[in-house]
Amino acid sequence: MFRIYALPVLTCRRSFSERTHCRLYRLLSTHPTPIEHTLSHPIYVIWGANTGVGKTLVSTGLAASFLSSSSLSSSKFIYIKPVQTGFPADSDSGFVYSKLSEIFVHRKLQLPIFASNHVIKASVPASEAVFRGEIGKLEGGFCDLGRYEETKLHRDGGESLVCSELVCKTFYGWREAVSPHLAAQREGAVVEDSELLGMLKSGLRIGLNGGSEVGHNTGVLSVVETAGGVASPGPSGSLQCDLYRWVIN
Ligand SMILES: C[C@@H]1NC(=O)N[C@@H]1CCCCCC(=O)O
Repeated sequence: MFRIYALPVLTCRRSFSERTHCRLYRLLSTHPTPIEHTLSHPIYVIWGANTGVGKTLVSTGLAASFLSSSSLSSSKFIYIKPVQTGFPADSDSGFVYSKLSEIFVHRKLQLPIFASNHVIKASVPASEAVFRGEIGKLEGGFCDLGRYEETKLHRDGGESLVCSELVCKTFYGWREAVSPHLAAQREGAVVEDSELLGMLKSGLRIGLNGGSEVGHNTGVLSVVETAGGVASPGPSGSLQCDLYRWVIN
């Protein structure tokens, strides 16, 4: 049993050639298995064409509300941005991580919160922008960025063994702040849908296992923020509604 909520922020129109390309892709693509999840672990998918329409603010609001509404039992909020363009100048997982850290510094917390942000892979231009030209091993046009930051937000009155968690992750970053299919083509770093979905499955599984590095979680909420609207192409060119249908089916 599962329930997935899709939160649309806006929609947009596509050109004829883009629509044709996307339809062709849909005909040729293979179908991976659906992602399994339970009602105890709801997953929201946030959609919204274009940039600056409020997807990340909605995600941040959900995270702040979820993590601050819990009583004495711990909770875990998982924010996943599978595809980020405009990186590193734009980093939505970085925004959620730092905004939440800022918000909770000024709140009286019931439980401490362990917050982390992890950007896993980036195209060569995006990695060069992070490391100022010196990049490590490459695979398929991507560098294993492994950019990780963490912090523990304490409540007043000291240490506690139980802890809530904010887990923020970006899977793939590209430098140009354009539609993911364009960024992938121009930066020579295309990721197949199956690979992206595999990462998404394991990212969401962290919540399902209830496994936490810092304690047992009683409540888990996950948010997946797309890069555009339902009809915006993903990195391979498939529509994001097709790409993520294995999460929302
Ligand atoms: C630059 C921003 N980075 C990102 O990941 N999303 C924004 C742009 C997405 C563009 C989606 C194309 C569209 O909506 O048509």
